[in-house]
Amino acid sequence: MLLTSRQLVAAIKAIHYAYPGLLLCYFVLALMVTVCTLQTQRLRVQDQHVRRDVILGLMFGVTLSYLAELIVLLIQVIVSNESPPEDCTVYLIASTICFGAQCLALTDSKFPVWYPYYVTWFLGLLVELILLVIPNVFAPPETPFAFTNIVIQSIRVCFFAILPSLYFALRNDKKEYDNGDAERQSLLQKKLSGKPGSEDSTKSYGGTTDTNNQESDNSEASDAGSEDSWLARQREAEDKIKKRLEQDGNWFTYARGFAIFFPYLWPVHDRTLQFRAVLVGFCLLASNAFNVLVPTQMGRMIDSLTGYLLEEDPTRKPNVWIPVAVYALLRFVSGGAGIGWLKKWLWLPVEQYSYDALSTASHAHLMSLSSDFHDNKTSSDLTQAVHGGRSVTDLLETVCFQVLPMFIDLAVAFAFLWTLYGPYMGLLMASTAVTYLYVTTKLYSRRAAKRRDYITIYRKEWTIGQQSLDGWNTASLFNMIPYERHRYACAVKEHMSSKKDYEMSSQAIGAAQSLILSIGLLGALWLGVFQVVYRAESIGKFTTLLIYWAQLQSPLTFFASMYRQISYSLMDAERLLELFQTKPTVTDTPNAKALILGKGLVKFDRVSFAYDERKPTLKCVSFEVPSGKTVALVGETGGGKSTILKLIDRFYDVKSGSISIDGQDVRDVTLDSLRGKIGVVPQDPMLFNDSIMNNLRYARLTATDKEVYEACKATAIHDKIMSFPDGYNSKVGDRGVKLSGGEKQRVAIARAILKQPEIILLDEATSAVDTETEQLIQEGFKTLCKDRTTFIVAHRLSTIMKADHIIVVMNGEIVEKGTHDELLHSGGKYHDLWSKQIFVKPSPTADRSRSSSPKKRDATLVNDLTPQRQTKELAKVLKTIPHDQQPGEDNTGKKDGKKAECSGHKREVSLTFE
Ligand SMILES: Nc1ncnc2c1ncn2[C@@H]1O[C@H](COP(=O)(O)OP(=O)(O)OP(=O)(O)O)[C@@H](O)[C@H]1O
Repeated sequence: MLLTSRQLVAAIKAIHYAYPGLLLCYFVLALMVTVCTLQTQRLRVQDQHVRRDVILGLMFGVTLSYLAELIVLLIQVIVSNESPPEDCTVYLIASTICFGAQCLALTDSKFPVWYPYYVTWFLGLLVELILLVIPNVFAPPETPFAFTNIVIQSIRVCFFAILPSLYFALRNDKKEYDNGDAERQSLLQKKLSGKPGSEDSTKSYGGTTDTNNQESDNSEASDAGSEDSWLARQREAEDKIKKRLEQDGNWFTYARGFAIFFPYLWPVHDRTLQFRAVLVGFCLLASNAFNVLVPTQMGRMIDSLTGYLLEEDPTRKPNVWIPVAVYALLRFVSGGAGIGWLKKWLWLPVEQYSYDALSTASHAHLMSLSSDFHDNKTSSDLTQAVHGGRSVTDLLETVCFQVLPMFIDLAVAFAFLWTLYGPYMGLLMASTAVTYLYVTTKLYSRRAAKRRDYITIYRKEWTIGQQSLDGWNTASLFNMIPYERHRYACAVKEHMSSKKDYEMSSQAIGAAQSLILSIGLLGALWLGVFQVVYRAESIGKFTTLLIYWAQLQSPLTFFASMYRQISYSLMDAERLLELFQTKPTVTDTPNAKALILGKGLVKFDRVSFAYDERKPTLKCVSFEVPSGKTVALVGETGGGKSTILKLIDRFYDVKSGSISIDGQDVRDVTLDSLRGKIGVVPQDPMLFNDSIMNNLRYARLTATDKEVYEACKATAIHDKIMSFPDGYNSKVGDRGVKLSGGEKQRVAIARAILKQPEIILLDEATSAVDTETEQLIQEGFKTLCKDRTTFIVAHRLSTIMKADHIIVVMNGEIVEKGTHDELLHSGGKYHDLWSKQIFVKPSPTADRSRSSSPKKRDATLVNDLTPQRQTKELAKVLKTIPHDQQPGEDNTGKKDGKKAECSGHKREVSLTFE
């Protein structure tokens, strides 16, 4: 005989203790690996015909068999009045938990990865065969209980044998992947789950209540169009995470993508901060230790008190003060004034380092990105991306200070309870924690749709309320106040109803969590009382249990909020990552030199450019502007005039051809030197929400007050500013809203004058000022533009005429160039535009329409000539026109009498040419 019966019993005992634990550990680890490496996607091909339902049934049978054996054991204990063998009970309870967990995991995954399961089946088959055969051979069964156990064990062995055979029989590597697979469809609902048919509040402005005609496609499109911006951003971030996850193939590589943040999160160059971070790690471990020490000391204190009361001999009475003092000390050290404070004190500089490093880096990066990036982002997107830094540090803190300590606490609790109160208590605690975490995760994911609905509807109510208040004027004009009231009332009702649903589901989750914790506590109390009453354990030990158990609830309840917190932080981190990975398209070349400006000769050589590859904006544009001359760009709206200016300033790089200044390609000089020499007045200038003085000084921070005043006088705004109550200290409001369009433009021109640039780009710089003011500004321009190469995009005849050269831009091409007189005589497009302007009767509304924003004006040329000048110009034009097409006769030969009318007017003409 190889084994003695004692050795055999010891071996069986070891199997009883080790088997379920090992099985569970393997299963959990393997499952984690499959989830993290996204194997579900890849292995599904070969597993698509495996009958998950049948396998689930068999595994459920296995779980029931352990439970049945446990029940039989309990009956046996009750009948025989003997205490149950501990190893056997542990084996049965732990196995039930282990296979129960597998059943739950299988129920949850529609397309599981099977190897975590079938390895446990093989192991189960082996161990169960050993447990069935060897003990029964050495000690043949005698009692009915033993026979029942053999039957149950045999059934279980059969299940274990069928499970892998079934799986491998159904598995087929040759089958093709089914593309119609439901799981390949988008995880995110296409449609926002707004309540169909919910009253008027869901309608957009101008919508009708008639839903019969609406095609489902249309409604989907409109739903997508009206998707709340916040939810849309969430969805985009989720999509990005999903996409990157699929590209990377697993969570580990995905997480490695965030390595870019490492130098910002970890103080790589600061040893003191690193040391502090390491000490924080020790503090966390100490906190975990205190979580055990404090309740244990409480138990000792109670025991010393009970000992003191029970001990009759005064000389042998225990000292009750020492345990109390130790307890008080432990409470102090473990509390907010002890380790909590120390942890915060140590961590704060590290935290500030990361916030500082991430925020400044993301802001600097954003500022370094080019126009193409900034054109496509809203300001809220940008601000959010910068503040993503906060989320990344939050994410790190959540993981390091909450998630990891929580798992350490749970592991310590399991070991602590097992050693102090026996395996049942450890298993009870583990099953309570696992059930709690599982149920919470499930219920939260089920509630996610309700939450999304609730947020959508809540924000819809807010938007409707806001829009109706903003649009009060329009609503009053159209007598729609009752309609708006009704619309808002419906939105509030809808909000309340969805809030009720959402809150009830939150309550249900809270109730389920509290039920699980209460049941766990009940079990712990029962076991504790049992030990005190039947095993003569001390009251102190029972107290320790009570306190420790209560303490365990807080990491568990924290878990509920952790998931959402982490997923939000992850989304922000994803946005920040995207930002960091975006590279500027316009940068200095490695050999870039500073621009050396001579006289400022600007040359466009076959320049082509497109904002969008599909639609060319400039096509082979070539021209040369001699040094110190002024060139006016005219032409139809959207023709590409402003784009030409943006290319000179290198807001974008040309797609082909080149732009040079004094023979130096703008791409070969440093951006800094280029932009330092160019002064721009854009179409719609932006002012900072600061004083006028600070806005003006933005061009040259060292400018004196006198220089600022001179610049403002040159643009005829000085007196106006002085008439404001706070003069130059008046705040201009957000983006300069407190100034009129004309005032804003004049401040912007003064700002450009103050910069004293060598090359000047004026993009409709005076479009929003009246004719008289424009005349005054022109005087200012004389000083600004004298001997400087100047580009002017303008619509006013007077401005264009003063230019040395005129370039006519149509549909991204230069159709004509030359001086005013040359172009008039050539009889081309410029002549056409010009003659139409001169002959047309002024529109009485021209003045009014022009005085608003430059964007609202839709004229190619604006006639602002004085009557005398106009008569002179008219004479010039008439010379170039054949007699039969002269004004007084239109093209069809009819007399229209415009000639007589046009010479006498002084007002401007607003007209769009076909
Ligand atoms: N940032 C941008 N992204 C994409 N397309 C743009 C961008 N800016 C301008 N465009 C497009 O490029 C074309 C030329 O625009 P540009 O502003 O140069 O015209 P413009 O001649 O200055 O017109 P206007 O006289 O109305 O200011 C237009 O069709 C416009 O829609």
